[in-house]
Amino acid sequence: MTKYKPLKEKEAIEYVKGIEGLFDDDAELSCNEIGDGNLNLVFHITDQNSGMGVVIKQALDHVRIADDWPLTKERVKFEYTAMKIQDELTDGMVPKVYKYDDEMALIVMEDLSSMKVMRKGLISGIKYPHFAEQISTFLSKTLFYTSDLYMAPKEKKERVKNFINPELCDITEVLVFTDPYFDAESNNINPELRPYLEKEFWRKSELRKEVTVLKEKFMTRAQALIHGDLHTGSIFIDQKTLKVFDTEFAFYGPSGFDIGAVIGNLILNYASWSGKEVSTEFKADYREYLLDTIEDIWNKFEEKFRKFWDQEAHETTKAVKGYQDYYLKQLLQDSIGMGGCKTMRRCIGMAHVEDLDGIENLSERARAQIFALKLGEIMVTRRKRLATITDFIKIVRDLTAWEDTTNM
Ligand SMILES: Nc1ncnc2c1ncn2[C@@H]1O[C@H](COP(=O)(O)OP(=O)(O)O)[C@@H](O)[C@H]1O
Ligand SMILES: CSC[C@H]1O[C@H](OP(=O)(O)O)[C@H](O)[C@@H]1O
Repeated sequence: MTKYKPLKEKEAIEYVKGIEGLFDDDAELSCNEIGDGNLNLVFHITDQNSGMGVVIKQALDHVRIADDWPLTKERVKFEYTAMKIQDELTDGMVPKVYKYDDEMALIVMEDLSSMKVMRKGLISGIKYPHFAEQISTFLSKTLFYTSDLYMAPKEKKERVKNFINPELCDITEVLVFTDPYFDAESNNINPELRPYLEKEFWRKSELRKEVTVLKEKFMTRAQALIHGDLHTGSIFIDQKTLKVFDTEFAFYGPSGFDIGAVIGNLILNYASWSGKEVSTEFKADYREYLLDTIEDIWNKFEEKFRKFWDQEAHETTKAVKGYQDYYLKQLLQDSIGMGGCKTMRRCIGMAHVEDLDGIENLSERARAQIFALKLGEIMVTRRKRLATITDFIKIVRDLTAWEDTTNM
């Protein structure tokens, strides 16, 4: 019989006390359940004497925000296994793991609460000058070294098999690529946005077709071991360091889904300033920072990825003239397209983001949501015309100039 049960705060304390060498014998432990995500329990346990802390992340047997949606606890295994691989490849850009307990469906890990969840930092208008450098390192290393460009074919296929993660992929297939594009029951719709959806957005058949093309790529392209949910709420950051967490959606999928998740979430923050009471100068300056960051992320990613390729790809791959340029152009287009889907789902689908939902006035929120939807739409429909990241930045600027002159 399995010993699994969801922990209560007191039990979480007892659990960590049982891990040898983690806390001093005289530790005075206190615990708070701090989970603010959609799926799991998260306990923050600290020693009042030393200040040392740890975090326990435990899976429930259902979706935390929808208790009639059952979900496999096996997701913790995917999270732990992917974290180990990412840790080795990136030299520690993920939380340290102190213990993985398969039966209890939990991970005890490094306490990162001295850092900030990046989404919250962006909402407060904080700039992170090293972010592009850091996240491009994470992306280039994880997406190159887990792909067929580097791995031996049999070893890679074994990995693909071990990372078949159907239930978590199903969430993405439904909530990112399907439901937002019609009046689905699972959607979560601002009433002030509904007229735009009914009169315009849900009638865009070309958009829905192109989203379905990207969905098929998500479902079938085992290009690299991707994080699978790399939004700005899955990143802890301060002015020096970055850590990526919440890896339970990991599987072998299209690399552009991770790059797109980062870009799409910066675009969501970009759109959110439409609905906020800040000065025109602040808004323009912060938006420039976000666009510069997106441009830097791609350019630094590309430079690093090409370097790994030139140094460490299979000789037979290296010998094929023009293939590297082809691969990177496809990847740029996939990234922008997938990023567009990630942008749109957060305006209509079940799970929103605080960048937009923090705008209390519903008509102001709808204004920012419509801007985000228009940005998401062009990311999907114009992606195949993009040759460089600068082409993308230009279309964002053009749409922004248009938004500034209209009452969307
Ligand atoms: N290692 C950690 N250190 C400190 N806080 C954490 C850590 N991991 C998670 N958290 C907190 O718990 C929240 C939910 O964690 P997350 O892994 O995103 O869970 P879920 O999968 O339910 O979304 C995060 O937003 C963060 O505030
Ligand atoms: C019903 S799960 C919805 C949503 O939640 C996940 O995000 P997070 O774990 O960071 O809260 C993921 O994006 C899912 O699509």
